[in-house]
Amino acid sequence: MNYLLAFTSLAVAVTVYIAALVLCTRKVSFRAVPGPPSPSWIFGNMLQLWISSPYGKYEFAWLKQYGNVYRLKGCFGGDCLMVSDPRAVQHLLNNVDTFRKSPLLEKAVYALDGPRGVQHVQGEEHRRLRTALNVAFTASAVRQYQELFENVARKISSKLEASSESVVDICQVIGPGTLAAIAEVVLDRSVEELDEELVHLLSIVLGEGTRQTPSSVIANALSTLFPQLNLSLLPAFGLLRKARKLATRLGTQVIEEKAAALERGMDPGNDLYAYLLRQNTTLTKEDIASQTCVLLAAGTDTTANTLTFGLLELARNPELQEKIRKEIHSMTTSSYDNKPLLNALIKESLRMFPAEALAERVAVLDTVIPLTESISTMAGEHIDHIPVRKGDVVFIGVASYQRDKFRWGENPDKFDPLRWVDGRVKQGEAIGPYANLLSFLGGPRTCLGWRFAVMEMQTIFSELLGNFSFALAEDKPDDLFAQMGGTLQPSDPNGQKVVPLRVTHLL
Ligand code: HEM
Repeated sequence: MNYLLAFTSLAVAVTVYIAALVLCTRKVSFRAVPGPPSPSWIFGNMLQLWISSPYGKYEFAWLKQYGNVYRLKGCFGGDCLMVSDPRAVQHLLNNVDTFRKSPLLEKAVYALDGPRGVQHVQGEEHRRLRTALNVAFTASAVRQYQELFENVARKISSKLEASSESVVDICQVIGPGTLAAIAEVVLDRSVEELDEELVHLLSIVLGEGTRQTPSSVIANALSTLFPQLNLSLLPAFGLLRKARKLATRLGTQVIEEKAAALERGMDPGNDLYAYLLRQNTTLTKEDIASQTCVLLAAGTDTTANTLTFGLLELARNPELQEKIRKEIHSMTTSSYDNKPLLNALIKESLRMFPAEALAERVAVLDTVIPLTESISTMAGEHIDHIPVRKGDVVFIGVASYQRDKFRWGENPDKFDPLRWVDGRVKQGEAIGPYANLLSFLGGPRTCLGWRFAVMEMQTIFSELLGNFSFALAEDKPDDLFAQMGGTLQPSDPNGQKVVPLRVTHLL
């Protein structure tokens, strides 16, 4: 009993201490912008935002009620801003030195990428590294990997052949498939050659380890309020550092082998690391090896989830599936870019299910965010710029932006790839690199691998839809939805990432 009393007193004392610190550092800049009521002082609207099932249950309703700029309550009564207004989004994405990731996320990125990882480095160093790495991610470079992608796609296909006519959890096929794509196309290694511990760590890091929970929401809020808190001592950070160490060791081996082959006048291979070495960029061998972990982590689940959502939606719509299959069967050239329906499927999967559905940013100085159209404050004042203070949190609503009916056409909440071919989509000014979507974000930190991902999806969708049909499992209810894990992922009502589909091999 005494223990209970002591514990309760301690909990109250900690809460009062946090409240006092928060009140002393409270910012007022977003208070005038209308937004939803907060259900809780501790969590504000943050659980509704991050952990709703399905993802967006509250966010998309707020979008309809308040428009594309509104205020939310953060943890401990703070105010945050949510934007999907195009001009505001563009401003946030272009000013990467002013709007940074949350301190907790930056620490996690550092643990996973290390001091030389492209996702960690900032300012001039980032610009230098990006420019040099980009050489291996241009349209012409990515075209050179097409055969490697097709080999990976065929391997996924032969794995599925063994399970034809049965119900398969498609996540168990596509996830390893996209890991194999990075291993083979970037590193010239088969997935079997990867260190088992590294594969295991990556699955934790990309799965359970990065799942949003009430504790992770609180940890994130505390790290933003008190950046000096050293949360990198948490056990999860140890896993990230271990994964990086193993990945960098693998990357170093690969680079050394390829550099030695080049020196002996031998062919180092057609993979991405060999391409980088041959191009003689300003990158050192250590620079390249240091990107191994970020490429494995950033390129695996993102692509796998997009592909899986696409297949699930086609299982729900057999007629559309057949239309796309016909187009794939009629393919006469080797270029996937000439397939409007296949590419519409990719764009629609990215639009409806953006891996990073929500991007959180923290202002590092007092500044203003310009808006496309003015909004009314609660006092009835019209403003077309929103002042933000150092430390303010701003969310870029990627998923919300991609459900704006003025841009994407009627019924933006419906998965409908045909919108991309019948003129319903209005492109507007360019923010994102691909079809103006924000799924790869935009600005100087746009996804480095977006062309790589698009070609990977083109080859895998073509191979799978060309050879198999996918249907919902007859004896299971169609109750799967999108939920925020490390990235947006399919989930069953028990929170499990499973997508059981009946797969039939077409002869
Ligand atoms: C459908 C697939 C993919 C999606 C939706 C996606 C999305 C994203 C997003 C949203 C970011 C920005 C993260 C942030 O700054 O908040 C990002 C960054 C990045 N992505 Fe991707 N990605 C995909 C596939 C890939 C692939 C296949 C690779 C590599 C082969 C890759 C490599 C990277 C790298 C290196 C960065 C960091 C760039 C930087 O900070 O300069 N991504 N990606």
